[in-house]
Amino acid sequence: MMLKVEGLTKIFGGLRAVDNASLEVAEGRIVALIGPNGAGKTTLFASIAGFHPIDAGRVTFMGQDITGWPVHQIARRGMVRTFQITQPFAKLSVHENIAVGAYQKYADRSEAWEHARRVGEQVGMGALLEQPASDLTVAGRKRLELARTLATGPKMLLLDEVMAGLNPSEIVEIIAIIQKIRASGVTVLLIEHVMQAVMSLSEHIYVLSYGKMIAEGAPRAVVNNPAVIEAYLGHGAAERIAHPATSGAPEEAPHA
Ligand SMILES: Nc1ncnc2c1ncn2[C@@H]1O[C@H](COP(=O)(O)OP(=O)(O)OP(=O)(O)O)[C@@H](O)[C@H]1O
Repeated sequence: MMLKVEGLTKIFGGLRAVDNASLEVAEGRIVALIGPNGAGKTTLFASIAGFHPIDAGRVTFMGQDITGWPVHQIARRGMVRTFQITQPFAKLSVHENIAVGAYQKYADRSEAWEHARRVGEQVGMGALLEQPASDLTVAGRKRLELARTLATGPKMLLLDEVMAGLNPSEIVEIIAIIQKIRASGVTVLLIEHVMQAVMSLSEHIYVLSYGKMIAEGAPRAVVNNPAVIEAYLGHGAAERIAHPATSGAPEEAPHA
């Protein structure tokens, strides 16, 4: 297993944001982590990547126990995460922003610069390299965040909602980019609300709800799992969907 998370618990004050959650990601896979808003997905990512001290559990990455390691050491070992809210260096160009990531991999400046250019092209930003990051659209910023992390030369990427705020054609493009990244040998764990992307990209899905892992499996099995439907739509939803006529569900939603 490339990544193994066992019984991870993260408590904020009295809130068990992640509660005894476990997951595994095999090398070369694209695995998705889904769940309703506030389920604890980002907290789990941050905990895996060393951004929070955790309250219980163990994280093993490429055979090594990395629990409690600081962020930079985990990144150097090859696992990096993206952030939902991206904050590029606005005055720097796209190329310079990507190079910030590349300097972590290459000590030599010109090698880092060249690597940053290649990564920019890999994420479809070849024509935007000289632009200041402040000029980018939401989609451009998402790509830049992806490029910045990719430039560190990771073996595993944790992608946190890289499709949020994108239009349908931008989503199709970024799906293709993520597939190319995987084909280049990078293992991917992604948090995503865009189900079209989850279904077309991932081979395995984990579902988090109120901090607990409530389901896992192949995409189609997971989205048809009654526990998952209830987590998203509320208690009794699976029954209402399966038997709309007999379970007392209104034929039509009342008009507001
Ligand atoms: N630094 C923090 N301090 C206190 N509580 C936090 C902190 N970060 C997250 N939480 C709480 O932990 C819970 C899980 O939040 P988290 O952001 O991990 O959920 P999520 O599944 O990523 O949600 P979304 O899909 O909306 O991004 C929420 O109740 C949130 O308010």
